[in-house]
Amino acid sequence: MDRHCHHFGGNRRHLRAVPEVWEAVIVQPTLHETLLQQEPIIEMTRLTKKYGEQTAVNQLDLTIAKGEVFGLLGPNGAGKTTTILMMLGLTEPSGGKVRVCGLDPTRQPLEVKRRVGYMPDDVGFYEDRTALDNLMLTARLNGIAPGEARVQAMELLERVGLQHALGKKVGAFSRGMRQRLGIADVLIKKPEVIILDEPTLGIDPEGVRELLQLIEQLSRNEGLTVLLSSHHLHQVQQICDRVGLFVQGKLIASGNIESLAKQLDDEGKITVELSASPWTSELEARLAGLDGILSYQGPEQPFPAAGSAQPAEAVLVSTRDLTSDAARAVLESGALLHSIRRKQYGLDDIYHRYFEGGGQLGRSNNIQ
Ligand SMILES: Nc1ncnc2c1ncn2[C@@H]1O[C@H](COP(=O)(O)OP(=O)(O)OP(=O)(O)O)[C@@H](O)[C@H]1O
Repeated sequence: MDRHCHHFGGNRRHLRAVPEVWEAVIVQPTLHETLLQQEPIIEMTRLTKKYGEQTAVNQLDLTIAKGEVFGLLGPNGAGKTTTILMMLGLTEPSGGKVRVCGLDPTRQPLEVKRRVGYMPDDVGFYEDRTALDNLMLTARLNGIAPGEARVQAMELLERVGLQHALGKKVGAFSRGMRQRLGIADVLIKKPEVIILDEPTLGIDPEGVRELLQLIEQLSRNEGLTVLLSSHHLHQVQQICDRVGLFVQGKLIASGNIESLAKQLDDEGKITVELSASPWTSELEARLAGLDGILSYQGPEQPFPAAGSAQPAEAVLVSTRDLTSDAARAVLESGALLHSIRRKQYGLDDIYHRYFEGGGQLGRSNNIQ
């Protein structure tokens, strides 16, 4: 394998005849794509943690790539924090293996600590000291010389948008400001991985948006690997490359939103929603009679009067995508098509399906 295969992964297939020197120019992927094709940075194999009789983390297999933003999602007590603690070497696994940056956190906890920044859900600061003082203190604790510590602290405060508050006592900070300072605090030792436990907890929507943007930028621009645990589906959906769904110590599914949604589709049912006018018996008959239709739900009769601009709506379910057939049926019946779309599953649907549906999917049949 030549050295380009490593970086360009699948793209290389199409480029066999291209001189090496041009490859980088032609298929230059975004930094982020490149990073995601690189080596794994966190690897867990059958990782298990028991507290007495209780299994907090149960045979977890999960690999996270360098530069990835990964969301650990799950209800209270699912095992997210225990998993994080094992990655940091703060609690010892009962079984299985975990490697972080190629290191064993149980045996090399200090090495791991140097390379991984951890922000717990409630970061502790010296409340009566300024933001700058707090950061400089962390820098000093990480062996950075005083002059350099000041420069780095100032730079980081600017990067997290707190330059205006550097002289303010942390006790007077809002929750959002504290979280930003928390991120600066983990970045000061220039980690390869940052782990954030519920970073957006208790922050107002605008603050959440800004904080997520900051986290995303860190990953996209600097290749930082980010692991964040959250209950907030919509937030996770915005910035994570992949999410892992935890239930009762087990990872019941992982992937990007599209692939999780596809697993829902793969259950064999695709829903198409449409609206059209005027609604007629002929249109209804055409839609309800489409090849492969499993269920048809249309407007109540009597339909809006012919000539009425008021559109009526229908929902079609099938094992195949009926979007184009349904569109044709509407037009052939002489009606106007107002809208048509294949229903896209969001993280909410996925979450409810996996967590509240009690394991309807094949992969989740191991929930106890
Ligand atoms: N030190 C401990 N001793 C005994 N049991 C524990 C300990 N820490 C965690 N547990 C149990 O292990 C399970 C997993 O807990 P964990 O804190 O990892 O879940 P979580 O997904 O992080 O939940 P949350 O979102 O509430 O933080 C829970 O049932 C919890 O009660």
